[in-house]
Amino acid sequence: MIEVKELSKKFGRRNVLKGVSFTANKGEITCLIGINGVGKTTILNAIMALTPVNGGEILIDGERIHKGSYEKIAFIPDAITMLPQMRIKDAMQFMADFYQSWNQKRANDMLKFFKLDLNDKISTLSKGNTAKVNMLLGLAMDVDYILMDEPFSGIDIFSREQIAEVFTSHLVEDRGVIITTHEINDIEHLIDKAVLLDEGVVLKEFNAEEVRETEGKSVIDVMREVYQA
Ligand SMILES: Nc1ncnc2c1ncn2[C@@H]1O[C@H](COP(=O)(O)OP(=O)(O)OP(=O)(O)O)[C@@H](O)[C@H]1O
Repeated sequence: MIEVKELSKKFGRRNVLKGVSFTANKGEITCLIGINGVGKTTILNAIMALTPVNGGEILIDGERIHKGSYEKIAFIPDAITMLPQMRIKDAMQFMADFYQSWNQKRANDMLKFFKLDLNDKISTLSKGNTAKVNMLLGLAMDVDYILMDEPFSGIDIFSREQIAEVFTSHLVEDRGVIITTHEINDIEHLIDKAVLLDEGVVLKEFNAEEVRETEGKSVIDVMREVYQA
């Protein structure tokens, strides 16, 4: 489990995170939801220790996060970090050379799943295919937790559907996934837990399945109630 406890972060004098707490379980998809600028990326960056925080703590499987914890987590940023002149196979080779947790078989499965060509250059890919390569590079790692920043942002409906399908496949099974998004239509039905954020605080954290079953409400219904209250 990833436990985020009372996380606070300031940029200059601005309090971007004001005591954010939530948990994300293994084998579940947890979605951090909130409008642009609410602090979603900052939370992922804090978990990855890419930004210093002003307070709070993060536990992974009960342990305070430390250098070794990062063997358990892969981070998929909202834009691909590979050089545009690389071919897909070069990017995969780079990951294989750099990360012990790289799993070539899983990468090959994803190539097939997304119908990508190893020889294509990243600079020539459509936005949708670039997003798919970005996702492949993270999901191919043998890690317990995957953080994804806005995986659906700015890509066409068909690519979004294909990417959403990944979440119901064996490629994410048994792993803990944290996704950030400001619009959840594509993955509403896939989410196990939703964390609704606003102005640096968690307004509500809930189990989506439970709310569907006990209250007959979708995540979007709850969002309407919470954000329009
Ligand atoms: N390095 C930085 N220096 C100053 N302010 C920053 C920095 N990074 C982020 N911010 C500010 O912190 C706030 C939260 O940013 P963050 O990127 O976490 O939001 P977000 O919810 O992920 O938004 P988006 O959906 O647009 O990605 C924003 O107002 C942003 O301008």
